[in-house]
Order: sequence, then C-alpha cells, then structure tokens
Amino acid sequence: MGFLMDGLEAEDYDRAYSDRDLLRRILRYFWPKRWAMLLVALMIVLGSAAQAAVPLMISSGIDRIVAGGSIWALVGGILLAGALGWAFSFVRQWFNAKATGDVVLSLREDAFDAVLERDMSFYDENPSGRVVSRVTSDTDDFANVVGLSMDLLSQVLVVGFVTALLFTRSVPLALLTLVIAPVVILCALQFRRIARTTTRRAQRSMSRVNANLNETMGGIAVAKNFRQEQRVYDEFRPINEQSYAVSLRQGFVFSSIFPLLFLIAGLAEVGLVLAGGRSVLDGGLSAGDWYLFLQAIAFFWFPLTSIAAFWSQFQQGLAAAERVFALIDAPPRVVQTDALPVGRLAGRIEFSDVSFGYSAEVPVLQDFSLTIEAGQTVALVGHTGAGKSTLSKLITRFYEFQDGTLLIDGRDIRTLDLSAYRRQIGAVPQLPFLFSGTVADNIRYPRPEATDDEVLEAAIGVGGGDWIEALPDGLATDVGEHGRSLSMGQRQLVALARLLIQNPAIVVLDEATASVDPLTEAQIQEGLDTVLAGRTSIVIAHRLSTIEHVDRIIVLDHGRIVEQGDHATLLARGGRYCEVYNTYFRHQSPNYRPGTGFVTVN
Ligand SMILES: Nc1ncnc2c1ncn2[C@@H]1O[C@H](COP(=O)(O)OP(=O)(O)OP(=O)(O)O)[C@@H](O)[C@H]1O
Repeated sequence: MGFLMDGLEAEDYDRAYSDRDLLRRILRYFWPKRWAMLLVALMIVLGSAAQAAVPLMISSGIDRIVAGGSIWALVGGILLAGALGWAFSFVRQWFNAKATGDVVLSLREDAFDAVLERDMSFYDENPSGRVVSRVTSDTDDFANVVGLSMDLLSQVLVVGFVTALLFTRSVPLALLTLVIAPVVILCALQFRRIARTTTRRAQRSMSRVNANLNETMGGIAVAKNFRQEQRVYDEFRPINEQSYAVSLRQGFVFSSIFPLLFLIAGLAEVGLVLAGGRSVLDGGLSAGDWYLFLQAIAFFWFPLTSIAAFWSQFQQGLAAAERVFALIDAPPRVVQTDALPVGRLAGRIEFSDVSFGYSAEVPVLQDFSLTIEAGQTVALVGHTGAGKSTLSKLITRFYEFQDGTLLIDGRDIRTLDLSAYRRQIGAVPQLPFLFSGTVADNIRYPRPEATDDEVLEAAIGVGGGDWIEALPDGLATDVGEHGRSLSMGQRQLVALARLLIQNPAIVVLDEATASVDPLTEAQIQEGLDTVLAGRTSIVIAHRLSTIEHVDRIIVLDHGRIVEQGDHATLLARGGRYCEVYNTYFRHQSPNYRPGTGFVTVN
C-alpha cells in the first residue's frame, strides 16, 4: 500500500460531505434549470413507455400469429414506437446536455472564483496543478454523472413499466423475477463504499501528475540550464506509475462486481426459462407471454447491472463534486472583523507585538514591533530568511498573523475593507509578473479604464520614458508569455509605470537582484525616485544606491530588529549593519576592487 498511497492524502482543506449534504448542494445548482429538467423527466417517461411497448407488442403479436392473424399491425406498431422513442430521446438529450452544460459552467465559475479568493498561504500549501485539476477535470467528472443518472433513470422506468405488465400476466413468474433484486441491490450498495475510496485515490493521483507537470513546465528553463532533464523525468516516472497503479486497482475493483452480478442474473434466467417453459408446455402460459418474460429478464437485469457500472462513475462524480465543493468552501485564513471604508491612506504602519509563523510550530516573528511613519522610505536588510519578505506579506495582508496588532493610520488592519485597502498597496515582486498582451495593457492593469494618455504619462514618468523607444513597437510591443519578450530591466520599468497608474499610498518593493546594464539601472533609479516620492515605502533592499538614500534602514535577523538608522550612522557604528553591508552591498560601490571596501565590524 505504501507506494500506492504516497502523496495521495487529502489536502488540508478537503472534507467529507454526507451524501445528503452533497446531493442537496448539487440540487441547488440544478434548481435554476428545473423546468428544463422537468421536460427531460417527461421525455424519459414517454421514451421509456415507447421502449416498453415493443416487447409487449411482440408478445401479443406472437399470440396473434400463432392464432393465424396478420403480421402487419405488429410491424407498423414497432415502427411507430421506434420513431416516437427516437423523437423523445432526441428532445431529452438536447435539453439534458444544455442544462448540464449550464450547471457545469456555473460550478466551474464558482470554483474559479474560489481559487481567486484564496489567501496566498493557500497557494504555498497547495501545488497549483492540484488546484487546476479541481477546476477542470473534477467539474467534468461531475457533468458525466448527470448524464449517466438520466440514462439510469430512464432504464429504471422501463423496468417499472415492464414489471407492472408482468404482474398482470403471471404473478408467480413476476415474483421470481423480482426476488433476486434485493441481492443485487445489496451487492451494489456494498460496492459503493469501496468504489468511492478507490475513486478518490485515483483523482488525487491524477492531480499529483498534474501538479508535477505544472511545476516542470514552470521551471523548465532552470531544469534545462542545469541539465537536470533526467532528474525531472525520474521524479515524474514514479508519480505517473503510481497514477497507473491506482487506476489499475480502481479498474480491478470496478470490474470485479460484474461477474458476480452476471452470475446472479444467469441463475435467475435459468429459473425463468425452466419455470416459464414448463408453464407453456402445461398450457398455463401462452408462447407470447413466455417471450415477454424472457425479455423482461433482459430489461430487468440490464439497469441493475448497469447500476454497478454506473455506481463507479457516480462515485467518481460525487467524489469530484466533493473535491470542488471543498475548494469552494475552504475557510479563509485572512479574516477581516469589519469592512470599514478606507479613504485615502496617509500610510503610517505600526506593528505592535506581532507574532507570526507560516505554521504554528515554526514562529518567524515574535512580539515584533515597528513603526513606519507616513511618507517614510524604509529599507529592510538582513541575511536570507531573516523575515524581510514576511513583513511585506503581512503589510499586504496576504497572510494572517497570530498575535498582536497591525495598525494602518492608527486603525486595526483587520477592520478595514480589504479590497479598498489592497487597492492602495502597490506590491512589486523581485521578478515582476507581466500578463500576456502589450506593454500598455500591462501598465494599465491596475486601472483598466486608464486612457492611452495616462498610460503614456506613467511610462514617461519612469526614467523619462527613453526606455519606450528601445521597444520594437513602443507601448504596443507584445510582452510574450510572462513578459519573456522583454529584458529583466524592461520588465522592472513596466512594473514601476504600473505602480504610477495605480497610485498607491504604500509601496512594498522587493528589489530585483538581477543586475541590469548601467543605463537601465539609471532609468530604474530615476523611476524609483518618482514612484516612491510622497508614499510610504518598504523596500527589501538589494542595491547600494537604495540603502544610501532611504530615510531608515532596518536590519533584521531571525525575525527581530537588531539595528536601525540611516546608512552613514550605521556604517559608523560598526555593528550588524556593517556585516550585512560587507556581504551584500560593498562590491556594488563604483570604487570597488576585489578584496577592498570592507567596513570594520566591532
Ligand atoms: N511560504 C512559506 N512557508 C513556510 N515558511 C516560510 C514561507 N516563506 C518563508 N518562510 C520561512 O520564514 C522565514 C523568513 O522568510 P522570509 O522569506 O521572510 O525571509 P527573507 O528575509 O525575505 O529572505 P530572502 O532574502 O531570502 O527572501 C524563513 O525561515 C523561511 O524559511
């Protein structure tokens, strides 16, 4: 079991819904489609009646032929029943496909909406491929189940009609047909539980394959750069093999039920042939009635055995619905206690005894206090893992802190209208993400209604706009997927122009570490001066020119402030800042020669 179960545990947010809750939830999605579904139900009843009429007509036709009657009435009747059956089935399929399609559309919209609503911590904990799997293949599985349910309903109705007819012809034979039904139903119910478990496992293993593929595609450049294709393949292979093994097991479980059901059906058929044949010979039953009984077995057993096949798919659909609902219902970690209007922020930020950890066991910040005055530019420096990005993630409210308070302009961040608050936070990651489209589209991203003139003004506001001339089509240049057609420096300039369009009160900027040519560097520096002016800015600093000019440098170590002040004061002090300076900034000085520029650490 070890290999089969590796990595197939439920996600943290998974939950098991009771069948009742699940069905109620599914029905809620179908409620707006109730008239279409009612029409589908009517067509199922009429179609089933047309189907059931055929053996009945043949049965009485046989008796009439035996008695020397004409065959043409029978032929005409069968043709008419066939034509009507086709018409009913057509209308049914059409409306069913439309209603199911609409339900899947809204389910997928809800799932996608939920994906957008999730906190950043959700994306840290759940690989994106697995989430994608829920929005795509799970909603499809759910759709299949609806189509299957309709087929089954129609078969069950045919059985109902045929059974009612059987009772009018011969009660003992009808009872014999029915007596084995509970046995089959019991088998199918038992099978239900096993089917659901194996199906869940199969879906999880599939989403694991998706997650792995997603990560591989995302990091393909790194893998190729380090010639790690074999390793990527080696990682993929066991995951793929596991998916194969789990699907195989699922197939085995599903196929094992059929031989058992067919055995029971076969025994029943033997009994009916024997009992019915004797009755015909004794003259107690007509040849036509006997034919009707033999047909009835086929009609009767077909839906019962297909319940078992259906069960597997039905379970797959229910498990899929469960996974989609779990995604929709995943509780948010970031919880606002109120949604007070924000107004234009001045940008004063005050951490007061804040404690935070990505997981409960590993605290990153403990009783952390820091005040950043409105309009101040603060640089965060420190060794890797010191907690610089963590601070910015709390300010952007991507993560929920466990203790203490975080005040923005003196107001508890938890009481603010989160969307309005985030609109005034300009966050620039180290590698700015650009969406497919033109440079202008990307600059306009925070405010789609911005005019072309505003976009141009923002672009010119960053470094005088010379960089636009270097682009092949100016602002109309296509940036390619993730901005791959632009250089790193150009992407940063676009991100800065985007900030100008957004006009945030607080800027949280993770400076890029990638070095760019001196001209672009100068443009970025000029752009930064424009963008940060008049706003509270928290810069995770990687460039010497930034730390030399900010109002205050905060040196972090293991989630604590170990030193703060301006560049000159801190350098003169010879403390922890000097260590950080020697490690990260010293070599960026224009006068740098290898092995020189160290400041003395006391
Ligand atoms: N998403 C996450 N889940 C769990 N732990 C995390 C996560 N992000 C950061 N950490 C941990 O929190 C601590 C602080 O990380 P943080 O990213 O704030 O450091 P940093 O100072 O920004 O480092 P760097 O300069 O390398 O970006 C580290 O120990 C890190 O391992």
